[in-house]
Amino acid sequence: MTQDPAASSRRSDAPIIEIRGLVNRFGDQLVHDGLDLDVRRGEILGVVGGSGTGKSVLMRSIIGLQKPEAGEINVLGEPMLDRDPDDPALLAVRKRWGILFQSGALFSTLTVSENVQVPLREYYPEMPRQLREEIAAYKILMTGLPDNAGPKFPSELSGGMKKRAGLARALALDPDLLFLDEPTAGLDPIGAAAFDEQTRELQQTLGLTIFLITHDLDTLHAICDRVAVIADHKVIAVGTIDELLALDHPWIQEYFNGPRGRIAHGQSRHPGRPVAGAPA
Ligand SMILES: Nc1ncnc2c1ncn2[C@@H]1O[C@H](COP(=O)(O)OP(=O)(O)OP(=O)(O)O)[C@@H](O)[C@H]1O
Repeated sequence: MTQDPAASSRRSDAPIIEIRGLVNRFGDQLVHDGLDLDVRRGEILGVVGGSGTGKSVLMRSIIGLQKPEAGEINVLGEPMLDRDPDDPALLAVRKRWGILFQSGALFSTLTVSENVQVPLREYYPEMPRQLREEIAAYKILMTGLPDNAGPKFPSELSGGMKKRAGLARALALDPDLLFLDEPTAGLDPIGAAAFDEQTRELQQTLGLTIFLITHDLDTLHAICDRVAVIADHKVIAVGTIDELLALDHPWIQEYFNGPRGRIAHGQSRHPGRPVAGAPA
């Protein structure tokens, strides 16, 4: 019996992101060559790989900022490639995700509150200003920023506060799915641990699925349910850190079992809380 692939991807247990056979190339440089990946609903999936292995290009392909040479990407059951960008079905999917870019990507001429309102203005232009401001104030508080942060400009914020402001903007539309590109890069260890904590708390209270690119071993141990490893132009393994540690791949062993990996494994930044994804 033949099955309707669209119907199967709409099942509630279907992956929220499905990627098959992804190929990305810049001139002669092959970045992805037949990359497959599933992101499960409700998980925090960490994406790791050496510098330049194509983590950001992968994220950009999923969110439509990079046109792959070949492959299929489904998000929330909707095929994302080779579509009319103004297709209402695509627009509906875009409304259900939020993105925190590596740099925070805040507009420097807008206040924090105005930055958070950008997606609301874009997708709900008819929304009354007062409601927009109230939603922005709520999102700002949700991310742990003080309530006087709204009128501040990005230049008046610390690195950690900028990340939180970017997170507040990513949450503006009440997304199901969050993309975080190196959220703790540039933060001191205490700030990074606090950001991880906030991310986990938001994920649990809001039921988010999170696609998280990181080099931060502590973040992987503290909050990721599974980790996908990119090497050799593909996702070479996906699993809990313990499952990855059981694999014999040299990069995986060096990364997770090297001196820094062993320290992160032995002492999570979050003592007292079980390592996500590890057996109880
Ligand atoms: N627009 C582009 N034009 C040409 N080459 C690009 C472009 N975007 C990315 N690349 C190249 O693709 C490769 C993968 O880049 P990407 O930014 O995805 O790496 P990454 O795994 O995220 O690296 P890092 O961990 O250092 O952030 C790199 O060699 C990069 O130079």
